Amino acid sequence: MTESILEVTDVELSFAGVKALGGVSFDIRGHELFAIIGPNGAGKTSIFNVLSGVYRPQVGEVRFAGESILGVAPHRIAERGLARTFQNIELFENLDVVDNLMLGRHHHLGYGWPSAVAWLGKARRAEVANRRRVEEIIDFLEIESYRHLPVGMLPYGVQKRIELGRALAMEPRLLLLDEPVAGMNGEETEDMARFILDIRDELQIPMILVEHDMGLVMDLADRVMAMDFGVPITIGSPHEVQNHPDVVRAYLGTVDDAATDVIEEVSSR
Ligand SMILES: Nc1ncnc2c1ncn2[C@@H]1O[C@H](COP(=O)(O)OP(=O)(O)OP(=O)(O)O)[C@@H](O)[C@H]1O
Repeated sequence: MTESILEVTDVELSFAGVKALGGVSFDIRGHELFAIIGPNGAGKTSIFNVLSGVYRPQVGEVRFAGESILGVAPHRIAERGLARTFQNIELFENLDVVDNLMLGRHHHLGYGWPSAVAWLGKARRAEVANRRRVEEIIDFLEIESYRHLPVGMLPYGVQKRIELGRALAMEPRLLLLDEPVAGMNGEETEDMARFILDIRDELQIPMILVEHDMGLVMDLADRVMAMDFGVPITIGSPHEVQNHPDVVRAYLGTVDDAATDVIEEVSSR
């Protein structure tokens, strides 16, 4: 059996006595799409911050590609192949699409992140292979028509796609998607869903998805981990999780009416 790209074991994380994560364990199998759901404050973002090295848990272990990443700096974890997209778009608004994607190649260029910006001109001319990879991603995400436009000018849904492209440009071994369809209209959401499936099935990159759009999670995910108060309630197939009584209770027990409505709707399908 091949080893898991990611193994999280008994992770606990507290902030000044407030427990954000209270014993989280899961692993990522093959190139699965693994979703993390839970009401507001359940600990989803804290898990992403632990995985990407922003927070160091007080207890537990996180192994990525067979090695512990506890205490490893975020940019080093990224270099090892863990890429992340953010809830709020974090792109260079004044640079065009091609340059933003080239910046995703920075560690392949051998420069640090700030110097990558300074060296962009040189990198663009000198690094044919990097350029070719960026062009492949532009094709894959169907953003050819925007390639030379500053990303700040582009519609929100396209910017989210470019942020995804920048993460892909890093050639990740694991991709973390933080609310990839938040704020999108129906058409943009459908496009994004299609690209996420293509990343799994064609590029075979495993992903962890944090998303409040329960319909999307249940349609796309291979496995789902439902969290509440920093603790996993259950891990299983979308069908198992949405019918789990404690999951329904976790949502019904909050004031998060939107999520409640959605999970009820999905459960009754
Ligand atoms: N930097 C921090 N300092 C103090 N408390 C924090 C910090 N980060 C997270 N927490 C706390 O940890 C708990 C989990 O928060 P987290 O943001 O991980 O939840 P979440 O599931 O991502 O919520 P949401 O769906 O609202 O984004 C919350 O009680 C939160 O207040």
